[in-house]
Amino acid sequence: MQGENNAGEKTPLFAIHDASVVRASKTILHVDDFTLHEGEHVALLGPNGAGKSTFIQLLTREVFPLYRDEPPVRFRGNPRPQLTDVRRALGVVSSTMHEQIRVHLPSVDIVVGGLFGTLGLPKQVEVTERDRQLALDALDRLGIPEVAERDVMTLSTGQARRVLVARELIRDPQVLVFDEPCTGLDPEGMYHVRETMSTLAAEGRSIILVTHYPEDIIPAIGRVMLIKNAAIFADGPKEQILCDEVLSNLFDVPLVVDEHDGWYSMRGQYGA
Ligand SMILES: Nc1ncnc2c1ncn2[C@@H]1O[C@H](COP(=O)(O)OP(=O)(O)OP(=O)(O)O)[C@@H](O)[C@H]1O
Repeated sequence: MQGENNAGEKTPLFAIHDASVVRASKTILHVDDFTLHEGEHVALLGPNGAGKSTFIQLLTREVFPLYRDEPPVRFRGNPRPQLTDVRRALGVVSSTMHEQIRVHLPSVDIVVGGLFGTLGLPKQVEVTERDRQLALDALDRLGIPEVAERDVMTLSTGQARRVLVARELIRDPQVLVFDEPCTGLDPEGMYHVRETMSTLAAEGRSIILVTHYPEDIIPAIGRVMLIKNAAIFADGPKEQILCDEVLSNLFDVPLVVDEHDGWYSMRGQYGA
């Protein structure tokens, strides 16, 4: 059967084995083993500079590991996948992307741009009524149909970030990568971005979340991977990982973790 190996096991979405990324003669990330299955969710947590973005770029094939005879990163079992196949399966939303929007365009046009990999409408491409309808549907699903005709530069940060999620959704990717999606958002913006992640997870898409804060880890995400000093520090069920001792060791300061209805929060333990 397609998607299974001879032992009947499902082929993972991503499999990494013995991958090292080196920059300026320094290993900035080493991954012994990592597997993510179709539809599985994972949150990546770790201090600044630990290697989280590098890890994501290994998946998106924006950075490459040191050469090995056996390629260290496999996508759906393929050691040498076409970049277009990887990009088609993945949607990426980051907090920095929104800073790149410098055009006065209706939000719906920004979303249509997702079909062509551009931040606005590409020149020399005719946008069909179907493209436009796909964009309107995506905005509708994210609960912001009213912003379709509004200049994207006039939206709040939270609305603009959801427009960028819609821009990814228009291609119907099976995997959504959220790289620090709530950075710079007020509580309303955070609420909607976290709700959006929950909606997409419920649709059966894989969510890969990079964050500094357990508050971003929606209940649907059951697995947490910690990255510290360019390596995987811990990887497992969130109930085991999101606790005082493990996160205090991760960030090297005393921290207290609380849980309520599947949502986690973290604060410093002062005077300890
Ligand atoms: N081109 C490069 N040359 C040298 N060092 C680099 C290069 N790119 C990244 N690094 C270093 O690699 C390390 C990992 O960077 P990365 O962006 O993956 O960390 P991060 O965990 O995402 O950090 P943050 O939480 O601050 O976003 C950092 O120390 C960074 O300075």
